[in-house]
Amino acid sequence: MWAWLILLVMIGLGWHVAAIHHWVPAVPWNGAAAWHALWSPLPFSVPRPPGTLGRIPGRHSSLRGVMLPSHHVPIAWGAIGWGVGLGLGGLWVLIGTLAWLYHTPASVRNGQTWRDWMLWRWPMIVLGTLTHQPSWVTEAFHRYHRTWTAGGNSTGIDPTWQTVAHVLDAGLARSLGDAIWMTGPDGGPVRRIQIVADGGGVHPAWSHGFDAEMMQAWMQWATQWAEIALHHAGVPGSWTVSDEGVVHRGRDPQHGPSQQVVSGDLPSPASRTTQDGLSDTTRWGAQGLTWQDLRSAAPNPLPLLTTPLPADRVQEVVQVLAHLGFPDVEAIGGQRGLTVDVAKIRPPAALAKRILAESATLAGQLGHGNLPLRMTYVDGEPGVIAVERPRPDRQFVDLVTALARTDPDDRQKIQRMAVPICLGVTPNGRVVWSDITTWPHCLIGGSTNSGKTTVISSMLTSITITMSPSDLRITVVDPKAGSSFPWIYHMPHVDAVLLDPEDVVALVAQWADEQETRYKQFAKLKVPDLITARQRGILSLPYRLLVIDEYKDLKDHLDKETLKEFERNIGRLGQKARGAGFYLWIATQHPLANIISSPLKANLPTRIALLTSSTSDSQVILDRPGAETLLGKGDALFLPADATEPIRIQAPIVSQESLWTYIIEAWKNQQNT
Ligand SMILES: Nc1ncnc2c1ncn2[C@@H]1O[C@H](COP(=O)(O)OP(=O)(O)OP(=O)(O)O)[C@@H](O)[C@H]1O
Repeated sequence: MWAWLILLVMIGLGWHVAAIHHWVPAVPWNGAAAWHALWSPLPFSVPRPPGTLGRIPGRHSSLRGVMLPSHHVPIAWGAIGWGVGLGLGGLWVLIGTLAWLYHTPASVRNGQTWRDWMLWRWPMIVLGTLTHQPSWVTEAFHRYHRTWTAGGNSTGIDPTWQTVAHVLDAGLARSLGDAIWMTGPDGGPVRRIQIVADGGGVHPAWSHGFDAEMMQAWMQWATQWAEIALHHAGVPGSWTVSDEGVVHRGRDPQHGPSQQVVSGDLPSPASRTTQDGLSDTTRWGAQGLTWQDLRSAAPNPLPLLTTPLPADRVQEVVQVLAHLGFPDVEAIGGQRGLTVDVAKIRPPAALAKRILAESATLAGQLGHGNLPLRMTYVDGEPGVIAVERPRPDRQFVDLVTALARTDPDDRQKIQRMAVPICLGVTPNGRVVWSDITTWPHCLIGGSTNSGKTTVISSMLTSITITMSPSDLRITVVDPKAGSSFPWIYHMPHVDAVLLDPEDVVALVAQWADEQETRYKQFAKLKVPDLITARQRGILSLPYRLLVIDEYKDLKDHLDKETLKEFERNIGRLGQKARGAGFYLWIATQHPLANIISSPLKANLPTRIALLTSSTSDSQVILDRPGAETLLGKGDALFLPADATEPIRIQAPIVSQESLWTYIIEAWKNQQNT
């Protein structure tokens, strides 16, 4: 604020002195005169040396046709100078503020952001536009949206899609993020296209502090977004990522036509048809989408998520068990899942426990070498054990395929869920959904590279399809500053991406207080919780979800007292948060007792375990062994708060194709609604 006041005074002063200098040249001009000139518009007079400006008694002069006592002329010019200076300065501030209001969502406006915007980004945008310096404009937007301060205490990234959409008319600017400069698609006046995707284009100024791996991840991200956006903008051409991380695509007049033209190899949503003739038009998700829409977007033909397991594969298990000294084991049947082959057997009751303890020997005998084999009782089939053998030709599943393959019988249930989320596919091909309002908080753990980020990413993506941005707001804490959750940053549901641990602590404290306020509202409305209030249509407060990726990083940055306060506030949120609509997911690759303390764990009753490096890590996440036998890459055990046994799932991955053909379309629908 002070900086602006000083700037205003400087403008006023400059104008004023210039006016006097120009209009009263006959007056002796010296230091004293200049000093007087400074004060002359003020209604009082300061002592002036004789013979200087303003002391010409008894004479009149014309000021643009108006006769004034001569000594009033400089005063009048001074006043005009101040008026014009302040007026122009005020106009500049007004337009700048309007631009700031337009660019920055209400939830994140505060003084600091305004100052930052006004002091150098806004001038840079205006100057860059006037002087045709796109890089200045890009730079100003780019940095601004990486460093904005959300809610007074949260650092986040503003997608600013509206701005970009206006600038580019590219249609998909929302998902590209904050800073794009595209001077026209093919056929437009300019051939060069440069995109600096939010977090994707690694600006040289950001690069220090980045290790090579992180830099590479960001580069990939940039490339990915450029590809998606340009496809949707209908821009043919090839793309490259320059050393500075700026993505170029299209034809540059200086470099001639592009060598590679990749348009046409990208799928067009409109050209897809369903392959199985299913015409389920049940409304699904908050966007009014139907299952038919989903099926149209899914690969054609829609892959099967399970097939029957050949009988000899089950028989093989029975034979090896007999060889190991476990006779009379009955072969029940089996399924070939995405990740594992499941052979179902029923051993004599007396042998069951001993067989369960022999998984390593059985794995060796069945030729799985070091690959783990898991055995578990089958839910709902007393005495039956599932032997889950790793598939050498393991399959992965894309999110849209998983959504489209959801059992028709489950759809009614999903439609009744407050915040439905697709978690993955069981070995027998069932697509598992859950309502996060029942969790209410979740611990996600697994060793590095086990697929935590991918599972979080696909879970969040599935929510953004079923929930509208006004019903669910998401905040993500990502210490990797953007490389972990590529497109999540561009979802219409995401409020902020927090990088500073202090902001996370402040947010949780704020939630704990807001929870109490919400409960007071519920009491007034005579409803027990937000879910009921929303169902009755008497309250439209959004559900709020906070996702913390890598809890250890956060913990390491907090001092003892702050950490205590943080865990105390998580405790305050505890079970009560369920009714109030606040949900928390905490992920860690260090599932150690000293990282996930017992009180914290007690407040995170829903668990998702990915591959762990030891039984004790599995114990920390699930309170039982098992996660150490998983196969990595999204092979997970999901333990809902109220369940006794975990469910094995293969988490879906969000593929490029499903982004293009479905997910981004869903986001666009959300924008339109
Ligand atoms: N569900 C999945 N389907 C297919 N591939 C997956 C899946 N989950 C993870 N992967 C692959 O495994 C690799 C590691 O995944 P991811 O980055 O999600 O692991 P992570 O546990 O978050 O790792 P880190 O802790 O190091 O961040 C990636 O290359 C990813 O493509």
